[in-house]
Amino acid sequence: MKFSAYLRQKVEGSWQASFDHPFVTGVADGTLPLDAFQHYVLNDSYYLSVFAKVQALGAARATDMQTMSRMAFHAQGTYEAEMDLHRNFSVRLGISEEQKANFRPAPSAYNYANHLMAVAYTGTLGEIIAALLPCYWLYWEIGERYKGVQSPEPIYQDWINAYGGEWFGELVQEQINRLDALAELASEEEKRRMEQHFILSSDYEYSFWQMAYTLEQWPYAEHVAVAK
Ligand SMILES: Cc1ncc(CO)c(N)n1
Repeated sequence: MKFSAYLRQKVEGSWQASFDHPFVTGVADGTLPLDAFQHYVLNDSYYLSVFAKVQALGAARATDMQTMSRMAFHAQGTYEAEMDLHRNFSVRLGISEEQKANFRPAPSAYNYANHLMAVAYTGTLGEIIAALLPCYWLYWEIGERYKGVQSPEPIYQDWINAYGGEWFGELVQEQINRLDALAELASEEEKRRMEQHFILSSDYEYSFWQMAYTLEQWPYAEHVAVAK
C-alpha cells in the first residue's frame, strides 16, 4: 500500500467529521451564518500566509532544483490564487480595514499555523509535506464532494468552485506523489513522524471549522468586551 493510502485510512474518522461539520454542510446548503464565514476568512488569510511560508521553507529544504522550484511555485500559487480569493471575499463580506488591522488569529488558527511552522523548522522535507498535505487533500475532497452543488449564497459557491477546480486537483496529486516518493526513502522513524504530523494537521483542520462556526476567541479578549 502506498504511504499516502495508509495515511488516508488513518484519518478516515476526522475527515468524515469535517465533511459532516455544519460549517461545511452550511456552505453547501447556504445555512451557514455570514459572520461565521467572515471569521473563517479573516483567520484563513492569516493561516494561508503561514502556509505559503512553510511551502517556501519546504523549497529551501529540497535537495534538487526541480523540487525546490515546484515548492516555490506552490508558495506563489497560495499567494496568488488563495489570497486573491480572500481579498475578493473581504470586499464582498464588507470586512473593514479596521477589522483587519485589529485582527488577532483565534487560538485554533494560531495553533495550526504554529504546528506547521514547528515542522518546517525542525523536520525533513518529507515531514513538511506530510504536515501540509491534509490542507490540500481534505479541501480537494470537499471540492469533489460538492461538485455540481449550487449554494444559494454566491460567496459560498465561489469557495466551493475554488477547491473543485482542475488546477487544484493537479497540485494536490503532485504533493501526494511527492509524499509517496519521500516516504520510500524515509526511515521507519521518519515515517512515524510524518504520520504524526499528518494526523495532527487533520485534527487541526476539523478544529478550524469548529473555530469559525463558534466564532472562537481567546478566553480573555478585552478588545471584544470593549467593542460590545
Ligand atoms: C485551514 C485551511 N486548510 C486548507 C486550505 C486549503 O488550502 C485552506 N484554505 N485553509
